[in-house]
Amino acid sequence: MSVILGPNRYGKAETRLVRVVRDGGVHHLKDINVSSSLSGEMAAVHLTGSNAAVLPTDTQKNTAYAFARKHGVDQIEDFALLLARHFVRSQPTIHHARVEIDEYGWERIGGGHSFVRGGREVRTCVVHHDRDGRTSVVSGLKDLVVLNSTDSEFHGYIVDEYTTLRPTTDRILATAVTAHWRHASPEADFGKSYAEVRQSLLDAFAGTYSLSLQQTLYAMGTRVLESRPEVCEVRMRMPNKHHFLVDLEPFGLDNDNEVFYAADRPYGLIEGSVLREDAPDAAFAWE
Ligand SMILES: O=c1[nH]c(=O)c2[nH]c(=O)[nH]c2[nH]1
Repeated sequence: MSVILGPNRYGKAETRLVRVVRDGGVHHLKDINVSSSLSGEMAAVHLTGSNAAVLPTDTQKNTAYAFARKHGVDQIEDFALLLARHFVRSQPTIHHARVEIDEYGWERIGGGHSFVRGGREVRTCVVHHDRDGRTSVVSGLKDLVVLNSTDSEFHGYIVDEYTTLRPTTDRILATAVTAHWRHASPEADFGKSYAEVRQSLLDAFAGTYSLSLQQTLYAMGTRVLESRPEVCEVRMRMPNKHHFLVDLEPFGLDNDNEVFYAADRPYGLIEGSVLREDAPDAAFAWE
């Protein structure tokens, strides 16, 4: 039997990093989770045990901390680009770097140095850079929980011998949006872009009269592409957080869409992507 080494990469996952910027008594906080993953001339480390081509994962972690001190952390995409380019440019054996960063929000609670963790979505990005100078940036968010208490119908679907679902012309539509969007270029105002993409997603969710969550997903992705020229593709994952009308008849009560059981699982899972017809090739952006 002959065996060969397949695709591989290695790095430090989930380096938790908090950067405080002190502006007199007013402090600014960045709370991020950095994962770097490198690939390149890694045959020897797997096949012979020689580590000569390996930049240790410990060094990758230290680089994130040192760069946070030296360069600060503003937009996560810019920090990820800085790290990815550094790893590839400084080490001839490293041909490709992938850097993923999650950012947790903190809100000020008065005074200059007190914060409460934002209970809302997590901002994310994934950056790739290779030694040919090819670079990709995907921004995103996870767990943006939204609900419409009306303007949602679902009917006209296939009915077979196992179908029990009743058609509805008025239901709750709720989901926790995970969305990732690919930038056409690695040069962008990532802070502004994030805020506006997030707002477009919310506006489209709120403003779409929905005949299915699939239709809502498509409307949300389309709204982003229509309003944000720097974005060429949006991928979304939206669990259908079912709300079932509770039968109150045993208690002599009617229930005209007022009392619901918010089910936890199972849930429908709607996934899809929307992209410009002329979107540039994604290459490794989604890996
Ligand atoms: O928006 C929906 N899409 C579906 O595909 C589906 N299937 C289902 O049972 N309920 C729903 N709702």
